[in-house]
Amino acid sequence: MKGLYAESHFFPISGQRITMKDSFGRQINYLRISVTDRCNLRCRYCMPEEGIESKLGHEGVLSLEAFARVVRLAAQVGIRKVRLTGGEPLVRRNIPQLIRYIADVPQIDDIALTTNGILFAPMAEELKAAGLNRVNISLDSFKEDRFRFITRVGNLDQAKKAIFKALELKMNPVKINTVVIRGFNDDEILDFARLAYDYPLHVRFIEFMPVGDLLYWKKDRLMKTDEILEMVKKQFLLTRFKDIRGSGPARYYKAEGGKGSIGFISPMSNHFCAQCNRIRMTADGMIRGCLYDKREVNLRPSLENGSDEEILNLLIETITQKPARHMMDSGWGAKNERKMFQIGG
Ligand SMILES: Nc1nc2c(ncn2[C@@H]2O[C@H](COP(=O)(O)OP(=O)(O)OP(=O)(O)O)[C@@H](O)[C@H]2O)c(=O)[nH]1
Ligand SMILES: C[S@@+](CC[C@H](N)C(=O)[O-])C[C@H]1O[C@@H](n2cnc3c(N)ncnc32)[C@H](O)[C@@H]1O
Ligand code: SF4
Ligand code: SF4
Repeated sequence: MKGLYAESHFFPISGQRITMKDSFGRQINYLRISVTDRCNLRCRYCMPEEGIESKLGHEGVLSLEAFARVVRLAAQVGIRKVRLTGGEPLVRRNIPQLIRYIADVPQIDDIALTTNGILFAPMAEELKAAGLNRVNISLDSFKEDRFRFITRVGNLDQAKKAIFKALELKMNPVKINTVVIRGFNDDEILDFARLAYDYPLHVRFIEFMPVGDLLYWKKDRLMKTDEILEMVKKQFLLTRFKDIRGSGPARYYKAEGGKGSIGFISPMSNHFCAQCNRIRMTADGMIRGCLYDKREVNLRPSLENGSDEEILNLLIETITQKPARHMMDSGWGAKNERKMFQIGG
């Protein structure tokens, strides 16, 4: 096995800051945790209308303490940033407690959340007090009827309130995730760009990926970054912009005179796998080296009965097995049974 410590029984003491590289030399410092596979929305590209028959009852989902243990150990092999996602992370009971646990891990510098925003505003103060540094809010349309169409059940006002609450609490940078879907919201691209001009918001246009069930994905619904960028450039004078907190895959631009920035996440046209810095964990305790790769390592038995050292070895195994890149062009594949709401995006 390649990778730091892989053949050694030495592990750093708690609090020590070490770094870890995968077998392609990429430094892995970012853990995304899907804390639940449940959600209060039913986005057409992510979940079936009837929702999911969650196979994860109370016994199936890891406890907050088990997640916290993984974070503490992952921090010992170089993880510095944790993002809570889902499903919808805010439907998981007592999520502020998990944030408090993570905030207690000395090596973690950044605790972030990806949410649809529906439940965010009323919980925001508590989340911030618990140690949440920032939030990315997903929003695909500003039109009430379209928002309802794409989410099937969502209330646009609640999502908007989330955005302004995050700004009010200065949970900066506040980022908006917008999946661009041709024929659905491509005529709102300039409205979203305008939002980033008028407010200190960082709007990220995401290429629609063929992942999960492919419930709504079609080749001709994909709009690539170059086309979106050309559209935005006709209206705004853009310059490349790097100074933004986060270590995700977006490339940012600033519009002259604008308060926020415009970002592009381009997994389809210009994949960022060579700079990949992350691993993922599912609500049932599987660790994945890649969003797209079906290989998973089961942490659960070791979390139930194993030692810290055993868990550290499994984390290292995941990191060293990370693939060089995704293979989206060759299809999701029948054997890759995970859906986006299970992996967490
Ligand atoms: N293909 C691919 N897509 C990703 C990856 N990470 C995030 N995304 C997609 O990018 C979008 C935004 O992700 P977020 O959850 O907001 O996280 P982030 O962009 O890493 O966060 P920041 O650190 O704030 O930049 C989501 O639609 C994800 O599915 C990745 O590793 N691979
Ligand atoms: C799976 S959701 C989980 C967190 C939360 N429920 C939310 O919607 O923000 C995470 C992100 O993945 C994005 N996403 C889901 N399916 C996608 C797809 N097929 N292509 C691109 N992004 C996708 C969503 O828009 C969202 O921004
Ligand atoms: S994208 Fe997020 S909000 Fe929409 S169904 Fe999936 S998990 Fe829920
Ligand atoms: S697709 Fe896989 S390798 Fe590429 S950036 Fe995402 S997680 Fe990393």
